[in-house]
Amino acid sequence: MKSLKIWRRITRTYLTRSVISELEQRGLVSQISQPKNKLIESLDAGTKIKLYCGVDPTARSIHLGNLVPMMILLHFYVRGHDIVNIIGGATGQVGDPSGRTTARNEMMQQERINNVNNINLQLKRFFQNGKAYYLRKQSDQSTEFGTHFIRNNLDWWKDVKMLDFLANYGKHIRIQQMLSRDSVTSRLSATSNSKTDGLGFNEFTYQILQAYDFYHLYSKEDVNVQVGGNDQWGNIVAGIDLIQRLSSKDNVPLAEKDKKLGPYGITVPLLTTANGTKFGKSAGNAIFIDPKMNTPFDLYQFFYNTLDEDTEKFLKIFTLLPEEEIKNISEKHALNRSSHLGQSILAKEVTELIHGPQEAHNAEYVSNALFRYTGDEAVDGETLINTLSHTGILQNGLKQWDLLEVLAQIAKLSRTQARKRIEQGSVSVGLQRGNVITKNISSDQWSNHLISNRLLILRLGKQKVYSIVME
Ligand SMILES: Nc1ncnc2c1ncn2[C@@H]1O[C@H](COP(=O)(O)OP(=O)(O)OP(=O)(O)O)[C@@H](O)[C@H]1O
Ligand SMILES: N[C@@H](Cc1ccc(O)cc1)C(=O)O
Repeated sequence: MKSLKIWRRITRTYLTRSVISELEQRGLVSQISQPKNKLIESLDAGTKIKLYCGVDPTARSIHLGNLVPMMILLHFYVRGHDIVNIIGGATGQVGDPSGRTTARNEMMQQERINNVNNINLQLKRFFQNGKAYYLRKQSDQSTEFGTHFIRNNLDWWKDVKMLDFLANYGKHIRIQQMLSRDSVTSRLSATSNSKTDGLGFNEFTYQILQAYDFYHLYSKEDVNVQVGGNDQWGNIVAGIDLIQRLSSKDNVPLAEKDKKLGPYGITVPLLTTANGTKFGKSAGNAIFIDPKMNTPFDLYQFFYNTLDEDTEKFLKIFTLLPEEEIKNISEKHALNRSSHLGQSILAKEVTELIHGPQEAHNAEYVSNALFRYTGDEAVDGETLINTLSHTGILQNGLKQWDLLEVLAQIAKLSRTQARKRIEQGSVSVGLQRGNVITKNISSDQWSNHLISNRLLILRLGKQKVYSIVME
């Protein structure tokens, strides 16, 4: 209750601070294109702008890395600015070489269409949940949000004819600039060291597609700013160049001609793992927001296991908690790191933001019961079974099995391996950790080990925990 009051008081500071300073303070900004001051002045003067961020449908789901630029959009959205998500139905057919050392595998058209539809729903849900999350945390219910639009760039690309495009736009695109982009130079130099088989023409021209998207959105939908990960800087600048060239071809200065701000680019730093690799699909280490791919419980656990040194950084990036509140949490956390205070708040907030309060509550409840039970807390067995079932981690077993059979069926060990693990003392049962089992449990002995006479919590070594309903 107390923390809610602090939140409400602090949201006033959150909203009065310039949005760009807020984003910078959160570590969400890597680069902003020039003239940056003009952008800041306009925003401070109350100008409402429209921002966009694109994502290619190269997987069924967006992931935590993609959410970093989306968080920038969310900060603008809750302050009344309009936001647009582009799903790259067209660009996804070509394949962005940015940040990649090799070309992408081809994808079947139907799979791409399914991905577009899935990502569409996810983005809609993310900003709806973001709005609800924000409203739950602050008292001023009269907040004016912007509008959220979703577009598929295939809608305009499908009608573009190659000859028309070359004649109308080709002459405004400079090959020298295209060749100088990082995404191109890095692949070309890797090729000359014969590390890859080169850069396809499709990949080389990708930047033109993204540049034209920005031009299209700028001229037809009044979008002023493109947001993306740092690896998108070259593509974003390509768009700014194209807009400027096309606007100045009649010698009319951009601002006077269009009476609008922009075009601008803002990039976020790339979120990396502890060893410095980008979080993403290509690196194969993505945490997806589709609950069928990574459940809310997985997401909660992922953030709960954040390193101490990353916790404050992630609180700033992935939550809307105000700076003062984050500072408070970090100070308390530093006094007793083993309490995992920072990680628990981080895990709960992000799960709530992405999946809603009920899922966040369930994930926290299950995580507390399975990993932080001290023996003092009252745990209602049926509630636990229900919540475990909602988090999708409850498995089914049979009371007629003995422990060796449970280990065989659930942990996929052979009976010999299972016996060995018991002898080694690495099998324990029950909520309390360390309740080590030293010999097989026969089928008539289960009643001493089950919660509510049907839930078995089984631990194997330090990492693995299974929850099984024994019927
Ligand atoms: N780890 C990350 N940190 C910050 N931004 C990211 C991260 N991963 C992706 N993004 C950004 O999300 C947006 C959409 O990215 P995209 O659809 O290419 O996903 P991706 O995971 O980068 O794909 P891939 O790994 O296949 O290149 C881009 O602006 C991209 O820069
Ligand atoms: N190139 C971006 C996705 C994107 C697609 C179209 C755009 O207009 C903008 C961005 C990426 O791969 O991450």
